[in-house]
Amino acid sequence: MAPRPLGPLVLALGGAAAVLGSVLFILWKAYFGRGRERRWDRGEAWWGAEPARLPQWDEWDPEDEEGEEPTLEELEQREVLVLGLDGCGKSTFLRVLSGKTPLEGHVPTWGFNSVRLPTKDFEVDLLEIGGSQNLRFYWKEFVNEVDVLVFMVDSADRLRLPWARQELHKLLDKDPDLPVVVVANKQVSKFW
Ligand SMILES: Nc1nc2c(ncn2[C@@H]2O[C@H](COP(=O)(O)OP(=O)(O)OP(=O)(O)O)[C@@H](O)[C@H]2O)c(=O)[nH]1
Ligand SMILES: [Mg+2]
Repeated sequence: MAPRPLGPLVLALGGAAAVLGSVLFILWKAYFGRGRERRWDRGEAWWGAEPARLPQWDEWDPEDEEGEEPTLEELEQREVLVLGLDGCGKSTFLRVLSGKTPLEGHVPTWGFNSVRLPTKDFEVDLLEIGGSQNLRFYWKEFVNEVDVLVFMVDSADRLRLPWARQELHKLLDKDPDLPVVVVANKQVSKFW
């Protein structure tokens, strides 16, 4: 039997998915600009560096630090990708980190969400890509562009834990050297 031709709906959906993927990738490039590999050697990576020695409490004088604040332009950036199945709490995590009130209920992210957090020596850009099934397809396109992956899991959603694990393994297959932090979220009722 001859194969059935693809219906117009399937073609339209395929086209829409391809366009969405390209738009996400272009926005990512426009937002962050540079790739991870081009920014520094692995040997010099910030997470492998010696931790700075913190001053003892009685040595610390806030006046010593006056005038030493780097300007925004001098700050380096670290890029963190925040992924996890839909509803695990990624957007809530980003909102709480940036001091905003979490939204009521689950408002799915239909693209990406980002937050820039300044620290003393550098800025951290956190980027969430929505966890719905059609967006998961694009996750792997971003793992090579970031410094760290935060993979969030809804600890209360036991049924979908194997799916979450499978998705994480797919990402690690794409970049086995990527530093990963797995966050077991929703261990408490709402904390805000
Ligand atoms: N109990 C509890 N609920 C949480 C916690 N974090 C998030 N939630 C709730 O989980 C639901 C989904 O949260 P979101 O932050 O929208 O989930 P998401 O991972 O961004 O989902 P997608 O954008 O669809 O991928 C919301 O109703 C949140 O209020 C938590 O630590 N504990
Ligand atoms: Mg979200």
